[in-house]
Amino acid sequence: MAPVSIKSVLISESVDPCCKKILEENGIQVTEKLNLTKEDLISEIKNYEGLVVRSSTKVTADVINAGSNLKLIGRAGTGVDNVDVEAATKNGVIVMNTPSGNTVSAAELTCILLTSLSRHVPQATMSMKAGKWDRKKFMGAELYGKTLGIVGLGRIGKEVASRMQSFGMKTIGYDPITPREVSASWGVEAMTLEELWPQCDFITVHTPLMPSTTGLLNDASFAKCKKGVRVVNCARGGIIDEDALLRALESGQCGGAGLDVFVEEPPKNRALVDHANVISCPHLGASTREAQARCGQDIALQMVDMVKGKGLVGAVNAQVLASTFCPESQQWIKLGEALGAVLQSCAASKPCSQVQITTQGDCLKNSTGYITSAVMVGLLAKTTGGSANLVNVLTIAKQSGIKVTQSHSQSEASCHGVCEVEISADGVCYKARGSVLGDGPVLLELGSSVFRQPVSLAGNLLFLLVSTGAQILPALAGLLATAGVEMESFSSPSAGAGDVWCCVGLSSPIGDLGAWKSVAKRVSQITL
Ligand SMILES: NC(=O)C1=CN([C@@H]2O[C@H](COP(=O)(O)OP(=O)(O)OC[C@H]3O[C@@H](n4cnc5c(N)ncnc54)[C@H](O)[C@@H]3O)[C@@H](O)[C@H]2O)C=CC1
Ligand SMILES: O=C(O)C(=O)COP(=O)(O)O
Repeated sequence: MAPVSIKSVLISESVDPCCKKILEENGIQVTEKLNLTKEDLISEIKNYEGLVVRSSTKVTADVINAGSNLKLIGRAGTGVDNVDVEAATKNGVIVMNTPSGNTVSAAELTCILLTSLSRHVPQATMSMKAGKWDRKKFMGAELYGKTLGIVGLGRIGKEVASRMQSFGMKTIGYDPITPREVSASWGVEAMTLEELWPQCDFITVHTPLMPSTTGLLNDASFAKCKKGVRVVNCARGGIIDEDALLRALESGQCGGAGLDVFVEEPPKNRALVDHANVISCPHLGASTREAQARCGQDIALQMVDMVKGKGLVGAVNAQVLASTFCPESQQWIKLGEALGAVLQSCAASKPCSQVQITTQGDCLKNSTGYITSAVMVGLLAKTTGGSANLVNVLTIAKQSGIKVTQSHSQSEASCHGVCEVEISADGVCYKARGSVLGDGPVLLELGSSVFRQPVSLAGNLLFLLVSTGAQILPALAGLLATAGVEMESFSSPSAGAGDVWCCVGLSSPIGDLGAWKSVAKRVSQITL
């Protein structure tokens, strides 16, 4: 099963040609249009189901909202700060990156900036080209024995550490997530930022750009550093506050900076680039043949694997969707969607305010999350006109003020597992309980009606709420004959008191349910 199909892709930046080749070899139509303006992209994007970008294309909410057919944004690289991931999620669009393809290249450029800063190589080169022979001006300092502070101990931070250790540098670092034992195993002593700032001769940042990392190195942190500290930013413009850096360079608090990235690219404000102690590159961290080949190939293969239903790798906003690629979970997702649809129809599409999903059984102990999303897709399918999917459904539920709670109970020892859903719509509670048996999902209970035999949740199903003991089959047969629809199955609950739900499997949906009100207190139908 391929949960997401992509037939047409727009590549809006210079991505390695292997990307286009792989996509085309797998039946995906590819169009390359580089240097589109924002307006051009907004008018073009509706023609494509996939978009492949690097860091220059700003995939804003405007672009995503205009992408009425857009299903996936592929980032041939690491940082996704040029993509409005929140807007993509809201629109059910998958955002995918290739986070390891350019790690080594970015780490190498960082080390090149660090070493160049220590010996003024770019400035000396410029001076030689100007015909000079100035040996005194470019007096450097050894890296050996100096301390390098690495802020962000992820993939690139780790590679920078091991390379700079070979110069004899002491490596210290800070990362709120990487455990200190892990970074210690690569020779990096983890500590707080307060402890780190005053110890460093050099600082390099390797975090994503997020609100919590914007201006991580600012006036206050520069003030805590050793005078003359040198800094490198090969991550994202703004992690080192640009105005604070300029002030620190001018005062001598910062002895030099190596910058590959800028808040605005290309930077209109040239003050940093023009500063004598700044060496800079036009965002070249990933610009190697090797990194581009890896990223181009990775994004294409990840997309092809997704389309072929083999797996979902690299998605930054669609963890739930990844579960749909595992054959065992697919039937549970179908069950969740079906239970949601059954309840939505029994509640006569009244808006629900609360949804409680409970899974039971050992085999479902790690599945409650994706089953919850699947139930919500089934519940909200009609009201959202089918736009709710596993990527956006919880966001939609939250925005609609629906309180969704989920829990798992081990009480059902059977490994078959059971999912129970209770919704509150217009002050009334509706409950359904289902499982996966044999080939597919089944309904075990609806309201307080426990079906004698599990009801297969497939095809056209008619639900009737009738009084216990009511003989409805003759009337049912008459109404079906009038509607020209055949009865394929009939399920009624084992003995109960009060009203009970019956379920009728139909050869096709019934056009008008008006006449059925004479047979049942409530009637609803779904097609699964
Ligand atoms: N200049 C270039 O061409 C390139 C730049 N990059 C940039 O480098 C960044 C890092 O890449 P990777 O190492 O692959 O990512 P990663 O996800 O492996 O590592 C990032 C680390 O930053 C840490 N972090 C998050 N918030 C932090 C905070 N407040 N303080 C300290 N650490 C924090 C995370 O816990 C994580 O360990 C990317 O997000 C991207 O923006 C990546 C590739 C090329
Ligand atoms: O992968 C990243 O995060 C980068 O910054 C590389 O950007 P680029 O693909 O070279 O535009």
